Amino acid sequence: MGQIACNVANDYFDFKQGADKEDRVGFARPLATGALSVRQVKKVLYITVVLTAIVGIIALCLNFSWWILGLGIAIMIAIFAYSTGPFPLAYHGLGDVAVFLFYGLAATMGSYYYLCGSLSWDAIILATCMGLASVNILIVNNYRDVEEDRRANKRTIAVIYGKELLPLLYRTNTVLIPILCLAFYRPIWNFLIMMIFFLYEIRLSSQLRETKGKDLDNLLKRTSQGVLLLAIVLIAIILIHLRY
Ligand SMILES: CC(C)=CCC/C(C)=C/CC/C(C)=C/CC/C(C)=C/CC/C(C)=C/CC/C(C)=C/CC/C(C)=C/CC/C(C)=C/COP(=O)(O)OP(=O)(O)O
Repeated sequence: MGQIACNVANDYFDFKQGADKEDRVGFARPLATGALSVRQVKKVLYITVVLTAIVGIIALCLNFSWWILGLGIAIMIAIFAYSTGPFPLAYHGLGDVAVFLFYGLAATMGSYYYLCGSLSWDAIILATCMGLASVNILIVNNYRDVEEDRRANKRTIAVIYGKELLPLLYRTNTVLIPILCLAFYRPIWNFLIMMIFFLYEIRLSSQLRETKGKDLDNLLKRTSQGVLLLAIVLIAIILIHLRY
């Protein structure tokens, strides 16, 4: 729910701040295309934020912890802080950090802590891998949107340092993931399972530089599917590793 609320907030505030216009290259946005009015999206935003809080409070009632309450508050703040407020993270080159923290560390370590009541190095490593793969999605997104973002004064990493840096960042994240998982390559064929993800993602990283315009939407979709593939690969690796 938190993620849905964050996406709706992003649609709403990006449109209001002029970052999403009719001529945007990426996937259609309800406000930019006129499919929904500002009032309607504002209503959806209220509903999703309230639902996030309700679901979160229920989860906290079932299993209370001060750390998880802190995480819940951070999630409620991040829903807005990504796109708006006095220092919108996505507008100050911190979108990638936010994605790494929330889709990687918060989601994976938070779930682990919620269920187990403690943290482990394994959870930290897995969370880092999920975060790096999630950042790759934003890298493709920002590579595609660099011109629009520059015009809207949205200072993403691509706008600040130049979009040429992004294929290198994508590749670095992809290489780091199998390295971080070194401790899980027992039995050795766990390494081969990891190679399924690595070869898939490294191929995408080399396509980033040559892909243009609308085709980047397809690369974005395949990078998102890469996160799902990584989750499946990591589950398989952990289950096999635990048996040995
Ligand atoms: C009032 C109160 C305290 C309520 C409690 C709230 C609450 C939620 C409690 C939950 C606590 C519990 C039980 C937690 C345990 C379970 C766990 C760990 C859940 C974690 C879930 C989690 C981490 C959710 C994260 C949700 C959030 C806020 C994600 C934000 C991440 C983020 C920065 C996303 C950006 C995504 C976007 C929009 C990218 C693209 O934007 P943009 O660059 O503009 O591109 P374009 O618009 O062109 O596409």
